[in-house]
Formats: sequence, structure tokens, C-alpha cells
Amino acid sequence: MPKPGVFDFINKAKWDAWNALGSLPKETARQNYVDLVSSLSSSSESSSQGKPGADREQQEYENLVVTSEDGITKIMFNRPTRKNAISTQMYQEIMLALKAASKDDSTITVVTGNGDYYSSGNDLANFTDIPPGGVEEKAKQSAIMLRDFVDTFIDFPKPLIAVVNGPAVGISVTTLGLFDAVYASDKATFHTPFSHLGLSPEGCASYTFPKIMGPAKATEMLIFGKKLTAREACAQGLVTEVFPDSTFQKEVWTRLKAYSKLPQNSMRISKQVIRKIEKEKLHAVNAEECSVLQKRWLSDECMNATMNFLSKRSKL
Ligand SMILES: CCCCCC/C=C/C(=O)SCCNC(=O)CCNC(=O)[C@H](O)C(C)(C)COP(=O)(O)OP(=O)(O)OC[C@H]1O[C@@H](n2cnc3c(N)ncnc32)[C@H](O)[C@@H]1OP(=O)(O)O
Repeated sequence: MPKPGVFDFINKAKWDAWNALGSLPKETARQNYVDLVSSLSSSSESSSQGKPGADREQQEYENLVVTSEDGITKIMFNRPTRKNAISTQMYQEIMLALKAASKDDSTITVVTGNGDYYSSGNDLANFTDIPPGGVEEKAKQSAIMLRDFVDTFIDFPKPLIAVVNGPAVGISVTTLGLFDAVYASDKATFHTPFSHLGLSPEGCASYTFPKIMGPAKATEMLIFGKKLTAREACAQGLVTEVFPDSTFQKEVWTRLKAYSKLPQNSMRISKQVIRKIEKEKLHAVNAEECSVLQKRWLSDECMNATMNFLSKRSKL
């Protein structure tokens, strides 16, 4: 439209604003506007709840350290003395942190571990906290929580990167199939000892692993509990790239900082396009795995394996 006159303040301001966008497509401009308003409303919500000046380190968590810097939200498992085993509370905190990260103004989200482990998987003591409804009720609650937990990864809208600093076990391995990239130290290992624990796969691994590495290699991991080195996991396609432990943090974070400067909407939309065709399938697989596990947790095989670990008679 022609440029409005100097006294038509409102329309002139709008015209100037559109003009300043140059050839930016209308849809992109609209999305940028929506993202800006969403980020303003989420930051005003968090600043009204948080401490003044605590804008880089976000909400306080007991088992996580969550920070945002350089367009990257980092969610770090923080139970190093328990090898970052995931307690019931920690599952809830991870879901909260991922939901907050999906709405914040960061470009990419990174999950990593503090200490020598990425995570030793499910905290086996989770099954000792039996509610008044008994073990059946516990299994039911756990299946609901697990389904919500894995759904959060399936639906995560931005690039989600795992920085695997050390060994990963169980659910911390299976969920890697739902990440967009997995960078690993050469000290990391990947172990899903489900049969040893009387369990069955979760985290959509019954679908993602055969797809990623082929059915035969997936069977070795998911049924026979074969532990992979980082290089083996990379050769199977589960890991994107392996770095020497001595330079791991430096090399990975340099790369991530560069990626975080790529256009945010473009990356988000590309992820949506890639994930869209799989989403329904992944949700169905997740529901089925949780329903099977609900019964497995009540089996003698699983109860004996858990008791053996908790009474210090066994380790992986
Ligand atoms: C509830 C709903 C969701 C369920 C989802 C289904 C998920 C399934 C899985 O994730 S299956 C995998 C479960 N994980 C394991 O079986 C690992 C068990 N841990 C071990 O075998 C070992 O601890 C180890 C090999 C990981 C590490 O061995 P080591 O280097 O010798 O360290 P420690 O054993 O001394 O570990 C230090 C301290 O942490 C305790 N710990 C470690 N991992 C777990 C765990 N997964 N659950 C509970 N506790 C754990 C360990 O017992 C030590 O405690 P202590 O100092 O002895 O009190």
C-alpha cells in the first residue's frame, strides 16, 4: 500500500514496521510475532515467580540443574552420587523442565548428566514406595507416569540434543531414539539390560531401535542386554558423533553454540516436518510398551531382580 501521511501516526508506524522487514514472507513474520509474544508472556510468568535477577538459571529443581545461555537451554541430571538414577520426583522434574524449555526463547535444548554417568536409568528404589492400593496400584501409577514422561520427548517441539558424558543405562538409553542428535564421549556406554531385570523395552525403543540399527542389532541390545561402546553405538546409528573425553565438552559446546544461532523457526518447522509422520505411531508404541511393563513390574522375574539389586546381591 502507499506510504501513509506523516500525521497518520498509527498506519505510518505499521507501514514502517512492515517495510523494515523487507522481503520476509508474511507467514514467517506472523510466526516471529507469535514466538515473541509467547516468549514475553512465559518470561513474565517466570519472573513473577522466580527470584529477581535469576533469569539465566531458571526454576529451582532438586535433581536437575537447568540453565539458559546463548540460545541453549541445558537440562543437567544432578544426582551424581546415585549415578543420576531417575527417581520418581526426577521424572516429574524432567517433564517440567522439558515443558518449560519448549516454551522458552531458546533455540535448542540439551540434556546431559553431572558427574561420571549420563544416567543409570530408572532408580530401582522407585518400586519400594508402595501406595495404600498395593503393588498393582504402584504398577498402574508407574505406567501412567512413564507414558507421560515418554510422550514429553515425542512431542518436544525444538531440536533436542543429548550430550552423553558417560555411561547410560535403561530408560536413559531408550529415550535417545527420540532425540534429534546424540553426541557422546568415548567414555560413554549404552546398556539396556531389560531381560536381566525381568523387564521389557520402553521409551519407544521397541520401534525406534530396530528402525535405527536394524532388527538384529536391536535384538542384541533390547533382548540380550548387549552393552555398546560409544563407537559401536555410533556405528549402529544411535549416536551421531563420538568425541575423545578430554575434548568432549569443548568440542560439543562449540558446535552447539554455532547450531543455536541458526534460524529458530526454520529448525522448529523442520523438526515438525520430520516428526509429524511418526508421531501417531510413536504415541501408540509408547502406550503399548507401558501397558506391557505394567504387568512385567508385577512378575516374579522383575521383583526378584529388583530385590537382588537393592539388597546389594547384584549389579549390572
Ligand atoms: C517408575 C517408572 C519408570 C520405569 C521405567 C523403566 C526403566 C527401566 C530402566 O531404566 S532399567 C535400568 C535400571 N538401572 C539399573 O539396573 C542400574 C543399577 N545400577 C547398577 O547396576 C550400578 O549402580 C552401576 C553399574 C550403574 C554403577 O556401578 P558402580 O560404578 O559400582 O556404582 P555404585 O553401584 O556404587 O553406585 C553408586 C550408588 O548409586 C546407587 N545406584 C546407581 N544406580 C542406581 C539405580 N539405577 N537405582 C538405584 N540406585 C542406584 C548404587 O546403589 C549406589 O548406592 P550406595 O552408595 O551403594 O547406597
